[in-house]
Amino acid sequence: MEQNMHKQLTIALVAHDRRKADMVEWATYNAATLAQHKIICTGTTGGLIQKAFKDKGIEADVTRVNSGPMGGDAEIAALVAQKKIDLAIFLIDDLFAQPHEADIQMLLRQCRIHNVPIACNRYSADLMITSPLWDDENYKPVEAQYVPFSRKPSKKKKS
Ligand SMILES: O=C(CO)COP(=O)(O)O
Repeated sequence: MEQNMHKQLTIALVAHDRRKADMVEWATYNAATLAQHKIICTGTTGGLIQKAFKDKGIEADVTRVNSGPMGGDAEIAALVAQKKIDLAIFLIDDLFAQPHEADIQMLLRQCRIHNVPIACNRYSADLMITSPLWDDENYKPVEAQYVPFSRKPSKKKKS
């Protein structure tokens, strides 16, 4: 499917092993759109996407960081914190524990903190990548405000 967008996005694509087939299928389905943007992937996910694109003769700007368990999620989380990622697609294996759970939570948390859209399933990914808001000049995403929580002083019990 092709979605013509004026704004060039930096999109992170990350998938756990048992979700990689899903990710490659999703990326191939959206290849014409993804080719208009910059793609940053964790190592193995990126390798599979590069291969799938090459096999189909699709040229796309795909950069790979470390593999997830070796720090790839942490690297992408750092890019999110630096405001260098516009959209993240993260297909998580919810049925299988990962050795780098802390890094996975870090990536999810940084996306939440910095108001970066993150899709953890394909339907969300399709909705996000086709959103007209990307090109809407009048739409500005609002950063989360962490308003200090003020607690009323507790009344002391009379003895
Ligand atoms: O483990 C990952 C995400 O948590 C993905 O890493 P790979 O793409 O290197 O398999």
